[in-house]
Amino acid sequence: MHSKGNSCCCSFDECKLGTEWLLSRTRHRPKIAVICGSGLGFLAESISNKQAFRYEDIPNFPVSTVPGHDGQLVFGYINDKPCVFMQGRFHLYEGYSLCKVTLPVRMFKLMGVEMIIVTNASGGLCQDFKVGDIMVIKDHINLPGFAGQHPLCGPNDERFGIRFPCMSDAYSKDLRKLALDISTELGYSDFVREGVYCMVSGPNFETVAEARMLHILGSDSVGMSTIPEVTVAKHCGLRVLGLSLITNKVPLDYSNEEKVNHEEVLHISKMRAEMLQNVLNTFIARSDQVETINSC
Ligand SMILES: O=P(O)(O)O[C@@H]1C[C@H](O)[C@@H](CO)O1
Ligand SMILES: Nc1nc2[nH]cnc2c(=O)[nH]1
Repeated sequence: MHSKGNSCCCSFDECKLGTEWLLSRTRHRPKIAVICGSGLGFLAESISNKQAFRYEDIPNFPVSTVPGHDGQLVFGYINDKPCVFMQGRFHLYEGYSLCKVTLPVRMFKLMGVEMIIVTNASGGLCQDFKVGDIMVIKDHINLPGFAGQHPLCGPNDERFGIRFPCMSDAYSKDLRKLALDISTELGYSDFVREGVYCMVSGPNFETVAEARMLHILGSDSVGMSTIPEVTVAKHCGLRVLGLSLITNKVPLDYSNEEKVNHEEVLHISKMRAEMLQNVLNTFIARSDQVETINSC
């Protein structure tokens, strides 16, 4: 499909090859996919009837290179819901094209997945946010996309979706409401919020001036992932829920001596494990309460 010198590595046929390889080796037929962010691979721990595949064994699949991203695809059930979890995601800063970063999402689509839950670790820009808060993603700012780093650039394959997809409802309202209702029922409303996530390419964390700019632009948190996956998911008609764990506060003034680092990000992810898992598992168990199909 991708021609004219566009070196796309993730054609429909390549996605199909990986999908068929998986489907011929598992009886699982997931309807929900979960992408685990940095240090959040534990989210797959409560799956029953597990069957796992290492990324390096799956045709055309990228491999994880970042600490805190295990590198396996785990099939199984949460309650009675068939799911697939990515224990480890891919990032632009690892050197992957956004086409490769998002290839698993298209494979999920081809295997019959209908809903995707993306999780990540991010830095809080909103002054009300505290470390350990869980942000239900309401909307996003695709900063790399503004500069042409966009997973849908290049010839469009209509078998996945339309040329000009709508993104104003990328994060389904009904799914967000369900996640927020569940958080209230679990007694978590003090630390579960909604907000706007902004992606930068990384791998460095923000300068103070950059953080101020992102905040002024309307970002509540900043990270280095998620938006390409969400964009491709919306393009191919998947419903999306995004959960972002605020692992650090991003310094917005020069007097702040705190220095963010990846170890801290992984540490906070571990600390909030139980709560995040409760929200996620309850959400999956009740996901059939929401029938709305996302469309513009
Ligand atoms: O995969 P996510 O977005 O959760 O990872 C975040 C962003 C960087 O990869 C890393 C920085 O600590 O965590
Ligand atoms: N860009 C960015 N990504 C993060 N991931 C976790 N924390 C942060 C942060 O402060 N900035």
